[in-house]
Amino acid sequence: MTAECCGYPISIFFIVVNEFCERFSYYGMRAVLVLYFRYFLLWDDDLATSIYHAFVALCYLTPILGAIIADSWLGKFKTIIYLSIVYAIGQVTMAISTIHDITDANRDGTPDNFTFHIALSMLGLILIALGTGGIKPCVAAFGGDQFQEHQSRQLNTFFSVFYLCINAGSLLSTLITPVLRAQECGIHTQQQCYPLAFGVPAVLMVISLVVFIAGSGMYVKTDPEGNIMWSVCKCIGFAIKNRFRHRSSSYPKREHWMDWANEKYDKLLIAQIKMVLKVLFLYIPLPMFWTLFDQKGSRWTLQATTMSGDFVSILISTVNPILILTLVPIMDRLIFPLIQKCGLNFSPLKRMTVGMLFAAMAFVSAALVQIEIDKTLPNFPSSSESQLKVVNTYSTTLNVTISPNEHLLIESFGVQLHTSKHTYSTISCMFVNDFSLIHGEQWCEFSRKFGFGASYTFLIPSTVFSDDCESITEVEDMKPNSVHMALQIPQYFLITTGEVMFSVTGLQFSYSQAPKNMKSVLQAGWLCTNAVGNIIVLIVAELGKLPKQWAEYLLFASLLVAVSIIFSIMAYFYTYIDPAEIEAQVRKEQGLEPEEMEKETLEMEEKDEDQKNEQGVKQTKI
Ligand SMILES: C[C@H](N)C(=O)N[C@@H](CC(=O)O)C(=O)O
Repeated sequence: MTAECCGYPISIFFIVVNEFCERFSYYGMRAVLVLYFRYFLLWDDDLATSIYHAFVALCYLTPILGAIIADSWLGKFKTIIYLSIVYAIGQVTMAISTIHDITDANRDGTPDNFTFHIALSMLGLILIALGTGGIKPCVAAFGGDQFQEHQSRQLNTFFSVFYLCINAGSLLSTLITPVLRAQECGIHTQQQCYPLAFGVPAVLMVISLVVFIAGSGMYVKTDPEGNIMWSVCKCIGFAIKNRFRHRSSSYPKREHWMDWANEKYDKLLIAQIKMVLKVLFLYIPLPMFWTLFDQKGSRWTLQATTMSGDFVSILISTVNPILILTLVPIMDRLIFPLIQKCGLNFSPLKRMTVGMLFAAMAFVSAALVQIEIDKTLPNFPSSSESQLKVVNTYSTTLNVTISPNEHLLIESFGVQLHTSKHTYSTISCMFVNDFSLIHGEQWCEFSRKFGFGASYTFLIPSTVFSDDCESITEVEDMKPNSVHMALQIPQYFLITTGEVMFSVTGLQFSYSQAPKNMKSVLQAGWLCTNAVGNIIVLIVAELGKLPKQWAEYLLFASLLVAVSIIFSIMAYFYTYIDPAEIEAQVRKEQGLEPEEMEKETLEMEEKDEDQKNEQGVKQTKI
């Protein structure tokens, strides 16, 4: 009997706090990762973005490893502890790799040995991916294990609270770590404080581990049931082989292709595999949702850089977790019960389909915003065009004639310039409010706000410093960004509503439809859909793009609509199951008590081993 509070097992308190700290650690580190690549390791935008997405994809692939270790070998509890240690070591390694003083022998503020920092940070990231991904399917499933059969309502609430903790951790860390990075620190020279920005997530990971261990006396710990993954693979392999052996039409068909394993494998195992395969099949279209969802961090962020609104940018990076924190309770307490009251069956798979449609609408909204932005952007020459800028320093208007076959974008400034012996220089700067031109004792000062995204040319006559500053002509080559970032809020709202419907439900669905001994495996399968989604983003980013960004957004939206239609058809044919009930039924059919069942499985395994040994002996004899 587990200790309870308000109908909930007390042990889940440690699990949700652990999740909060772990997600703080993960998202905090992620919030400054691209900046570290870009401004510390001095990688270009493309390399920084690719390594970032590759890292995220790895974080969602390693859950398979964690699930195998947990379900077949160590059990969830030990797997979480061991992999959290790996994770914490990774975070510490990452934080150390950002200390520029380690290799800054000449004390100029930049590291002298980039190879050292790159190698150390890559090692850190691999350990983090192994840790975060490895524990991910185990923590949610371990939380679920704490509930008993009569607590199914509380179990659903647990998954929502779990998701809230994820987002509270993500929100706080996304706000805090960039601020920590902006501090200055260092031994020899003061630089942006990456060690602090990565160090705090490392500390949070250690706290997460300590909290988890603190609850160890209260957890329900289910033992791993032998090498389940290996048994599953062998059973599937046997079914395929046996089916192939009996492919002739003279053999009667079986209800399910897995039934071809009946000759050798236990009925219960076959029934469990059927349940898992049914769900995994349903997962096939799901990566498309994540393909759109994960572009929040790349394409949408880039879209924001072409928009105006200084402080909104901070809000935009946190809008997703803020909306999650508000939408999850609203959906759980208001919308879903209301729909139920109206007599509508809003089943989990229907919710997920609607979630996908919301994500598609978010991309339509992004496309509309992009069209607005494009109207304000200057015309750049395409690969088949050239751009000619004519600065007319003559006092009267000049006519320019172009051969009609040539595609030239013409910009001319009717300005006067006294000398032709001038030097051009381009300066790109952020937050320019004051700008002075100084020559000896004389200077001309321009004190005003220059808009983001704008480009200006200052035409300076040779007489300016002996004459007056008025004769300097300012030309605005490119207008400042004028479409406000607040226009992105609808797309964030839509995608987050989609996330609540899709992701929170998917998490619950994966847990509820999995047999007891394969819960982590199915959680890992669920997380894998995210990894594949990220890989698709990587491929799409690497392969050519459509000439217009808005068209790309619409393409993604249409693809997701198509995928959601396919998913809804698949979902229509899916029958929800209670794995425990099916298992009990199979046991009953076999006339076995649970203990006997286990004994039989063991005997089966032993027989298998004996057969193998016998074959080995035969082969040696031959
Ligand atoms: C911060 C995101 N809104 C979020 O909730 N993410 C979840 C789901 C996921 O991306 O895997 C998480 O970090 O577990």
